[in-house]
Amino acid sequence: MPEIRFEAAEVRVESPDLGGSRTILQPTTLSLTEQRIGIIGSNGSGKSTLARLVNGLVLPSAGTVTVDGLDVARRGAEVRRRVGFTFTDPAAQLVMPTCVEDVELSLRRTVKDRVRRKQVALETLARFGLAERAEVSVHALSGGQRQLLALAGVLAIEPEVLVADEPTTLLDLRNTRMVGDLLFSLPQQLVLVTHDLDLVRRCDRVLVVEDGRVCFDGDADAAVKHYVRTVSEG
Ligand SMILES: Nc1ncnc2c1ncn2[C@@H]1O[C@H](COP(=O)(O)OP(=O)(O)OP(=O)(O)O)[C@@H](O)[C@H]1O
Repeated sequence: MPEIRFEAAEVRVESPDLGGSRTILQPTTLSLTEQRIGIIGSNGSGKSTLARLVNGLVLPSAGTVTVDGLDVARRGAEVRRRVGFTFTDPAAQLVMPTCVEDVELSLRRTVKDRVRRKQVALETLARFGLAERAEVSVHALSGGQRQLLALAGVLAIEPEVLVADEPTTLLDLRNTRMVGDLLFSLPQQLVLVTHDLDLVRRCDRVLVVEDGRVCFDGDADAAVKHYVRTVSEG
């Protein structure tokens, strides 16, 4: 698996209330090489910030983040070709009128020939059980199908790493299972931000984030216990 490396990576944002800046991720040093990495923690603790650093959607204010040695701040375009990102709300990334056009849009840089591009897009949709929806409007899809389409768009370009930020939060039980099974059947490295403690138990390594820092880093069962205990103790 690629190595995702945080070296004293810190994120500060401007805070007019404080008349200065506020640290939303304390200096963090990590080397992530496992296939499936989970991130859990309370609302506003810094999970998305940590995940967004991996593909340069957020840049460190100090320190560095690298993916297989590529610095996200200096070589963002190369990093983003290797690291796909899906948002909680698929509407944030579905922009084309039909499903097949949406996947074709993702492929515009990697497959230059238009006929071939459509063929690859259709093959990708078929892999995600959406073949019959190819020419359907994105708005006519169910929540689960939209989440699958967003994943299809990102995975079509075959990234080495998928960062999925709460991919099942908006889904019902059946779709949560379907998307969960898909994520855990991928050959790629997965960085999964989630509030679903059953899903995160399937990860090889889990980070618990609280108040802008990684307060636990270890195996999934121990991480869930740690998180539940912290919440219970208030
Ligand atoms: N660009 C920004 N400017 C100001 N504050 C920000 C910015 N991005 C994040 N924050 C703040 O940083 C903190 C951490 O945000 P983050 O989105 O990483 O949390 P999270 O753990 O993913 O939360 P949730 O579970 O609610 O999605 C929050 O208090 C948030 O309001």
